[in-house]
Amino acid sequence: MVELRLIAAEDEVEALSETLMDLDALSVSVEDADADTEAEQALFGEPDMPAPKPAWQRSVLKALFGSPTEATEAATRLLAEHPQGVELQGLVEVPDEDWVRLTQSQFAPVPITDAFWIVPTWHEAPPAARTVMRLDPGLAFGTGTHPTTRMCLRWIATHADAFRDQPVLDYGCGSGILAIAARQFGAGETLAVDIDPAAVVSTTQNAQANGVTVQPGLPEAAGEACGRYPLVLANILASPLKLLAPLLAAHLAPGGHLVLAGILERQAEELQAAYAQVGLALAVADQEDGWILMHARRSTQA
Ligand SMILES: C[S@@+](CC[C@H](N)C(=O)[O-])C[C@H]1O[C@@H](n2cnc3c(N)ncnc32)[C@H](O)[C@@H]1O
Repeated sequence: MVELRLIAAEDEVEALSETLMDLDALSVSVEDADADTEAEQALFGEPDMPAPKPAWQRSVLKALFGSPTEATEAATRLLAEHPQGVELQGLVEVPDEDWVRLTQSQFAPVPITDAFWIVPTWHEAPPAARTVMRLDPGLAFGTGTHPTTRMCLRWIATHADAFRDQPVLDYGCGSGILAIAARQFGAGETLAVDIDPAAVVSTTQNAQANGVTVQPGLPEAAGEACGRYPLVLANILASPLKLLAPLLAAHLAPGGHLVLAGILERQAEELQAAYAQVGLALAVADQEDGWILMHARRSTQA
């Protein structure tokens, strides 16, 4: 197979992707041409913020074709149809591989503690694993390979007394990995919400695959925030976590635990300032690879 690489301006990307698919590309992916440079841009959408842009200012389009002839023909026609805003970067040969095997080989069992492991379905669980979550990579974030997820899982596995038989809220559930772990470690009714409908589907499937019950839904499913949850987990990113401070704090039961991740070490103080305004004293509870886990406990008087 051959990959055709093009650089395109932001407003050309959608039309070019469609043309490439019309020209029999097997797949088209879009990446930031300025990734890992000063000009790198983040694209994400959050409530009360402008909608995310569909592409980067300078995007790299990578289109996969079955043969060099197909890729060359596609490049020629594409440049004829879109003479402006496109630059040909080149053709790259992609060696034939067993893609399923290659992808699977990148996901090995992940130890969270000595006894708690996240294990893809194509692997045997290690003998030391007493609690096993079966999880395969899918459309939603959360396979246990990211430090932010691992730190949350570690907190869950080592603080089961804080939430045993109690309701838990997983805000920004992705694959549902934290909600499923909370259930495996004894949580009561567990609600898992996400703004991404694909995450809701993924959480439903993953919970079923692990034989636990989780209530997945969009954030509205969490209803009015009325101090119901002894444990609220949110692994998102610093900016949305700051915006969500009043909401997450209001979901916490008196004496409840708030566990936040998706925060870089240098962002600790801004998070502390945002949560101090809603009466919570966040402290760093864990750290891994430049990421931190922050924890606060709501006063029992509230
Ligand atoms: C980093 S992933 C974490 C997934 C999983 N909880 C984990 O720990 O691996 C963050 C998730 O939060 C969701 N998200 C982002 N902003 C959100 C918001 N304002 N409300 C609810 N979910 C949000 C994203 O769609 C994404 O699935």
